[in-house]
Amino acid sequence: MSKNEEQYLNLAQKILDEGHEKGDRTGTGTYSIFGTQMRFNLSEGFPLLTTKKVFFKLIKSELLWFLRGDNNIRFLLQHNNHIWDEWAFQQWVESEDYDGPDMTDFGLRSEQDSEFKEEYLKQKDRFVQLILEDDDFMEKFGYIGEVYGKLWRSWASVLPGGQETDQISNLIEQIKTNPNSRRLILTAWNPETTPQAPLPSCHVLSQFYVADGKLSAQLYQRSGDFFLGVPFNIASYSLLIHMIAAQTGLEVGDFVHTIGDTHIYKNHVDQVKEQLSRPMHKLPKIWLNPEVKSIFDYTMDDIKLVDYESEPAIKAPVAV
Ligand SMILES: Nc1nc(=O)c2c([nH]1)NC[C@@H]1CN(c3ccc(C(=O)N[C@@H](CCC(=O)O)C(=O)O)cc3)CN21
Ligand SMILES: O=c1ccn([C@H]2C[C@H](O)[C@@H](COP(=O)(O)O)O2)c(=O)[nH]1
Repeated sequence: MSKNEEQYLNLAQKILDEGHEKGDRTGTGTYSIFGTQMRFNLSEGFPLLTTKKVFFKLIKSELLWFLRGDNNIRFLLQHNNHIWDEWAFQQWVESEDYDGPDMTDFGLRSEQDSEFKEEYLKQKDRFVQLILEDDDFMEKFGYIGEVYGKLWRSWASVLPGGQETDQISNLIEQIKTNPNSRRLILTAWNPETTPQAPLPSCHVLSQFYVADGKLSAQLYQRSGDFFLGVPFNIASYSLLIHMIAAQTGLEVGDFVHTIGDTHIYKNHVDQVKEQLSRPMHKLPKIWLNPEVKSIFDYTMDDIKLVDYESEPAIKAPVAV
């Protein structure tokens, strides 16, 4: 039995039992509670859910993408990762360059109308091919704005003649030289630019902490899609802690996950109930190639999930 996963399942049950019925930007509708917290002890195992299969490859390529400072989806597509497609696609279909059938509200409409869904998938395939093969198109429509990667690695200066800030390099340097610091902060919210992104950052701020030779981190996530996004966010930050710990000679401590609007979309309720009825398995482990000498040099093959046993995947539509 895993205390780590139990916390996730208990919180899912609590949202179903006590959640406010709340409308949301996507028009889907949610059950939501505000201000939740889970704490994952990473020495107990790697907190990838086992009550449904979670595709670790997608988490790995997304984190490598953030660490590259990349905010263009081409890298994700090259790794067969489609979790950000909709938000880049939206910019194209709303632009003057788009010449296909009307795609207004494609997220909701493709759930309700199978004929439309077919057309939508055709346009999205066309979009993906253009991003992969056409450099000009990729430059115009592949970016998802001033979020995550861009802000982590190259925060633009507001000072005249100032330089960009690489928060990740600074963070690692501070953890090595000043581990007692209470200023080990990584932020992904620039109030000037982030609100204009197609999807403003959800994991907004994290703080790192070193004690007894162990590295912990706490994330503040402003908005959490409990069934689809949150399992990815838990695994992504836990992996980041493992990678930074490996680069700074520390063991792993806790991942503390604090979420503001913690919601289950109405069209995920059956899936959550199915998940809650399933047994848990033993948590997997993470292997990182010890030869890698910089956090920026990890490749997909340098990070491996070991002994992952899970129940089958559960499909659910993503709210756009
Ligand atoms: N509504 C919503 N929820 C999110 O979790 C979310 C967004 N939007 N927008 C941006 C990113 C993208 N993220 C996503 C998007 C989709 C999946 C998803 O559909 N996961 C499936 C597997 C998908 C696949 O195999 O391609 C899953 O079963 O986990 C997960 C995270 C997290 N974020
Ligand atoms: O890493 C992520 C990114 C996004 N989400 C979810 C949370 C919400 O359901 C949507 C974002 O919609 P907003 O209206 O901007 O809050 O995406 C997530 O859980 N994790």
